[in-house]
Amino acid sequence: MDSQLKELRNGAPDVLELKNTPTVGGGVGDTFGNDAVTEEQFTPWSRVVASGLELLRDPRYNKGLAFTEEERDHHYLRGLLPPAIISQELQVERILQNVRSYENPLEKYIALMDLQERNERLFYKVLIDHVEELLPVVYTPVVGEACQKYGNIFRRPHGLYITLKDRGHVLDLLRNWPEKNVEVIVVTDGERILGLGDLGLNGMGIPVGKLALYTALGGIRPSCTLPVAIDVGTNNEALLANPFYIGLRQKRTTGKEYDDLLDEFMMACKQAYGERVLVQFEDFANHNAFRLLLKYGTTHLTFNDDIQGTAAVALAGLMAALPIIGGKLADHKFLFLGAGEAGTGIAEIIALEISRQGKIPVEEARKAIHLVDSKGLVTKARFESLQEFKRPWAHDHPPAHDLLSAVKALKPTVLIGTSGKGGTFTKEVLEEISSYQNKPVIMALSNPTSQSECTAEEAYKYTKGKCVFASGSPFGPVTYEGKTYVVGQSNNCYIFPGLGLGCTISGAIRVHDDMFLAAAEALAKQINDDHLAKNQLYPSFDEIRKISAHIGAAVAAKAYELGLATRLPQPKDLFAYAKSCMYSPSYRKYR
Ligand SMILES: NC(=O)C1=CN([C@@H]2O[C@H](COP(=O)(O)OP(=O)(O)OC[C@H]3O[C@@H](n4cnc5c(N)ncnc54)[C@H](OP(=O)(O)O)[C@@H]3O)[C@@H](O)[C@H]2O)C=CC1
Ligand SMILES: CC(=O)C(=O)O
Ligand SMILES: [Mg+2]
Repeated sequence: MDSQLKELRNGAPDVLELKNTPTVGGGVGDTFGNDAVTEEQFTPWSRVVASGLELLRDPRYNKGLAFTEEERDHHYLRGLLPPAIISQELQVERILQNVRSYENPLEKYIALMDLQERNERLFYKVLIDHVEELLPVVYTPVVGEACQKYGNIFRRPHGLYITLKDRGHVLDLLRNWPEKNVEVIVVTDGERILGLGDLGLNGMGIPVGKLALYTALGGIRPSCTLPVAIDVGTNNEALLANPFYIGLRQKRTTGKEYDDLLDEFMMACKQAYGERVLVQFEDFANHNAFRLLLKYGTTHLTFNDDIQGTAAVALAGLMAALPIIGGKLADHKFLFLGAGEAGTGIAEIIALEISRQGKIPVEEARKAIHLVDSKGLVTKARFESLQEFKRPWAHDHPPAHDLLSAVKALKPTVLIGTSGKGGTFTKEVLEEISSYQNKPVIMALSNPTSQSECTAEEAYKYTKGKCVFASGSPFGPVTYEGKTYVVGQSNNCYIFPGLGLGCTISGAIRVHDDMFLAAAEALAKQINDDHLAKNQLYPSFDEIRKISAHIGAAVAAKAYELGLATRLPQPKDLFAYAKSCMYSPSYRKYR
């Protein structure tokens, strides 16, 4: 692979030549391997960006008080800054002090979003260096509250807004986006934001948050990311009545009008950014999510994070749990509360893995997996009325009208919550499962924290310390009868940044199910005896960039193996290569 391209990708070289002419910059040097840009155009290492006040106002290049004396001279900054020179490290400390001083989590979120708008490298340095502390602010749970109040806290637009009114002009909208070398898009239509329901255009907070993680956790350059919210209306009456709501004031459109807009968008993505732009579908309602995945999975580089990313992260946790709970996956019985995107997505990857390991048909493997939805246990008797994606799980079994009766009847060893309904793993359910199972796995995956099926403390308390617990939103450690357990966060954010990295470094043209299996295996391998001693099924986020590089390497290797990679030749050491391609947020020196 070309080292100059690699350097461009991770933001090197350290010395960047800024022209003194106060023009706002084209992004020639910001791409990586884009066919439209020749190598010659990359050299010499110079970019044309603003100087003076415009430089300070450009979040991509602004360094605040970190500009050196020389830079202040050369770039017309004299008088525009106070005399103190503060290093990036000290700036990080200052930001942290400020963020920590806010008691209200939403204020912390606003402060970080403001920073992203003001000084992008500082934002990413703060986030990367303090990921464990700040992830809950830019991501679940606080991003959930931010979405609920998005209009009320609105300051500046983030991302690209595409509405029903833009039909026929979607490509023009993409062309209005200032970056031309987009590699990863996260798109939502806002209909199922976390477990908070239809939040309409307020859902933009999710693509913005997810893409911040693509950069911070997965090393994708910020300029190569594009958050998109598609506005087809909302059925959320409270939002429609809210004067500060930012979206169209109409009920959701469905049918042909909806499909045409989505079609136009998907086509425009390819036209604007080429075959290799990765489009991640996020927080669509399940009546659209599955069919859109089916429709575009074979024509675009795309995946559904809630179905597939979640599946991979849950499988990784289960693989990691086996040394504690004993046996192979095939020796366990799985029960889900929630038979939607996350539930059936996880169920299917478990079945695929059991089928692969045991060399048995996937239909056979599915028999150990049962799901409960809002109407009770999914059974054969309900087959005709079931949505397509639930049908593979309609087993021949007597009805069970609620979770407790299903647990009593089926005696699962693994209980997974993907219902979006908080408090549904009740004391009775948890006591029941621990009455016959010595080490039950309890995964309460619904987000945000308010929707978690139970808290970590409840899980350990009601199972009398027997369970192995993981959750979708973060919980602190729990001490039960003198033993402290660390709660792993079973969240797709362990997977998608590395998956994106793997796709971009290999130039993948399709996302294949086997890439998720590879990602899950790579993640599970990060768990060691120290983690297991604390029931910790997922590694600490402090190690996430290294983990993302491992996942990226595994995904890229799979892409090469399947003939889906287009960046040739394949690098010899994919892990080293993935690491070397990751964006670094350190300031560069300006000549
Ligand atoms: N940890 C992670 O990484 C992820 C977590 N999630 C979380 O999972 C949750 C669900 O998401 P998703 O699967 O996409 O949503 P869906 O809407 O696709 O599925 C929700 C499922 O839960 C069922 N359900 C709802 N209420 C109840 C209830 N009271 N009792 C039993 N079942 C119920 C629904 O039943 P019915 O079909 O009958 O309506 C449906 O089957 C959300 O909170 C989301 O935040 C999602 C993705 C990733
Ligand atoms: C994590 C995630 O994608 C969700 O809760 O929807
Ligand atoms: Mg989601």
